[in-house]
Amino acid sequence: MNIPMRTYLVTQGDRSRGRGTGSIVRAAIEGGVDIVQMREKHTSARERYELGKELRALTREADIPFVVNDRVDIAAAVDADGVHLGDDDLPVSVARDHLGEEAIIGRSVSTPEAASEAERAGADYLGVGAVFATDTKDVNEGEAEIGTETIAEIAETVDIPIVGIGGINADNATEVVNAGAAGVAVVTTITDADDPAAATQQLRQAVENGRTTV
Ligand SMILES: Cc1ncc(COP(=O)(O)OP(=O)(O)O)c(N)n1
Ligand SMILES: Cc1ncsc1CCOP(=O)(O)O
Ligand SMILES: [Mg+2]
Repeated sequence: MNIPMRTYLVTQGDRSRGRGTGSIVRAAIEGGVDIVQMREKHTSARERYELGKELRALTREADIPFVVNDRVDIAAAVDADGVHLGDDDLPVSVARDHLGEEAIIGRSVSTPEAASEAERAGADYLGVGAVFATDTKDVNEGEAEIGTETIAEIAETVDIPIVGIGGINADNATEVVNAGAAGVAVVTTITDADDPAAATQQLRQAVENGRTTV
């Protein structure tokens, strides 16, 4: 499966300076984002469903993949292309049974061992982090600031593409890609930017300056 993911937007309405997530996604699309994930941890299932339908329509029009964080049921309900799963979410195999062979299933990992396990379980890509310091998510000790050395180790360990996540911006994205990531996933570099379209473009440029594999 060839998933475009040099620049990967993970949405978060409460880090978007009061701008709607729909407007952030529109701007990111204008700036050339490759793939969008609806995260929105602190909203109800109904709110995620309604927003998911809006983001599905925007991403379909732009012809880019749309993935839902955590929730296989909401991914199916809004006809998303797939789901992103972590340690607290349903196993990859269960998501695969529900969403089918064509679905994009991503898995979060922070060690080479977990990366191998996720690949064996059938994940299509890995989100690896937190690469650098971030206050967007509370990460467990051992999963914080894992650095680009761990990106390199995991990229050597698995054959599926990986994206770095956590504290990534246009100043450090090239380093992440040069370590072996296919791309970078960001929340605040886009959602909290003065100009989210320009921020996406800058991020994209930084990734292209590195060794792209997708
Ligand atoms: C691309 C990508 N990578 C990692 C994550 C983190 O997922 P998870 O560990 O399940 O944590 P939450 O995002 O659910 O808080 C992600 N969402 N996207
Ligand atoms: C969802 C997630 N998973 C690991 S770090 C992180 C937050 C990334 O947010 P930011 O790009 O603002 O650092
Ligand atoms: Mg999760």
